[in-house]
Amino acid sequence: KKPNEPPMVFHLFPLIGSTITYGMDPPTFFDKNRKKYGDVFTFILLGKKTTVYVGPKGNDFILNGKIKDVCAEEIYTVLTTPVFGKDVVYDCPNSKLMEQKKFMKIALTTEAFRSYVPIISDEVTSYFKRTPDFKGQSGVVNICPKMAQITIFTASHALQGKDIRDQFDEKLADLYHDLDMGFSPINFMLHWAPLPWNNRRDHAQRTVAKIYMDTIKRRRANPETEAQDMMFHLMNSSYKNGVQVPDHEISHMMIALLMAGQHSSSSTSAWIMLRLASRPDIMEDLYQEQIHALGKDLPPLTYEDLAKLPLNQAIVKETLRLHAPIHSIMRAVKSPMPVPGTKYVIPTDHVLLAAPGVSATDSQYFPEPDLWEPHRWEPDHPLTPSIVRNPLNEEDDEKIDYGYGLVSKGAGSPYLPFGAGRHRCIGEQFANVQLQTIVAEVVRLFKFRNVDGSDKVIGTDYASLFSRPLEPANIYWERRN
Ligand code: HEM
Ligand SMILES: N#Cc1ccc(COc2ccc(/C=C/c3ccc(C(F)(F)[C@](O)(Cn4cnnn4)c4ccc(F)cc4F)nc3)cc2)cc1
Repeated sequence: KKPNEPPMVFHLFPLIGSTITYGMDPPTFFDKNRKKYGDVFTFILLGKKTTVYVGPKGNDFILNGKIKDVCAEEIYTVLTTPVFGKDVVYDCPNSKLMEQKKFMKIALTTEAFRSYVPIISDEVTSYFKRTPDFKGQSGVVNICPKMAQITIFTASHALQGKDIRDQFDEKLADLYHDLDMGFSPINFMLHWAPLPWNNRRDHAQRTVAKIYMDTIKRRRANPETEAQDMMFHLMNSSYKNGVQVPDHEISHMMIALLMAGQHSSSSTSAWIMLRLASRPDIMEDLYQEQIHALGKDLPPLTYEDLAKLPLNQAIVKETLRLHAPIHSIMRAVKSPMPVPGTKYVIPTDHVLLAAPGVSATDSQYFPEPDLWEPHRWEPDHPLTPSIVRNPLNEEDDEKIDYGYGLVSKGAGSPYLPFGAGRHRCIGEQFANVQLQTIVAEVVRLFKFRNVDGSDKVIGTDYASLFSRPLEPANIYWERRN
């Protein structure tokens, strides 16, 4: 250990280090060690020295790190490239990823969202009509698989187009499942291993990529049938050097977007339903909010309606504050990094780990942080002191353009579920349209409560790549007449 390295978390075994204690429950691991060592400390994750830097300063240090100092693709590519396919996202220079994010954003416009809301509404209402688990007046259901189904149908139809969505009813669903099996943190270590699930992943990747390639060829053959969806925009994009985006890169970006959208939204929507079941009063407030804002005959939802439903919007915000799907953001250190205000210099054999969820559950920024209280986002609510308001409204803080439009640096913000800086999420607006529409439709159809009538919520499963509810997570539903 060099003299100015951060303190090392005590561990017995060199390779395993603190992997298990961290991997089982990252938030507890972060809080315990923050109390003992402060905001900057190092632990051993699968043999790698991993330096955690929590709090708004840590979020800024890592997420706004300079490209000469920090590298995302070095860490993520082993996990994502076998699933997405070559030459996209983390299997190319960062400058190319920035251009790919610009192309992806072109399809995520307000006009596109206007067309997505009725698509998502129809997918939700028809799903609840046809699924056997919601027959009759009331019942008990394990909500997670239901939300995974709803999100794959809504995300594939809106983001990928009707021709892709309709293939999800049979073969694509199983292929997607095999792809998904490759998307697990064990593959940070064993991505190369010829394990059965890695072979199925590789077969699924080739098969799904071919389905997209065939769709691209078919659309190129008869252009008039084109929707203005993601695939259309990627087919009409060219890199700065004049090269048109090759078909295999289009199909690999489509897989990447499908995986991103699916995992984040299915986890978040499952948490939303579980939290609503723990607070039937909030579900009633949401119903009343729609009546007052849209009229008691509740006309079909439009994109503009979503902005008239602040509590509906706050449901997503508050759920992401407590249940961010990505609990650990990682970067390789490429040149020694002095930590401002300390004597620490992070060496190049370390990996940096940002955990924005730590400041989002810090009572210094959010009083009663573990309470799921969507009303806290209303102005002048007792639980939201003034200091939190300022760093939270992103209009104020500094913005910077990495090649795919202005993004907030988020420096100093205690709430960053979509990250910040160069690698910031481009799916935030789509995710909000998708999740807010799903919530607004569910509120019209059902009333939820916990099976035991309590306000408790189930624990978190951190073993997969995206934190999600432990299963089975049953809730009691009844039809709202
Ligand atoms: C609730 C939903 C979502 C959450 C919480 C979320 C969260 C995040 C976070 C934390 C990052 C930064 C990762 C890093 O810095 O290493 C990120 C990046 C990204 N997300 Fe999302 N995301 C969500 C939905 C989506 C959707 C729907 C899409 C696509 C339509 C998407 C596409 C991306 C892309 C392309 C990146 C950029 C990765 C990079 O530049 O390295 N995300 N997201
Ligand atoms: N033993 C053991 C043991 C050891 C450790 C652990 C737990 O350790 C860890 C450590 C780190 C992580 C990181 C999560 C992580 C990072 C990147 C990505 C991603 F790249 F994939 C994504 O950002 C995803 N994304 C973005 N927006 N929506 N989705 C993305 C980007 C662009 C794109 F186009 C498509 C994408 F989908 N996904 C997830 C998770 C768990 C458990 C057990």
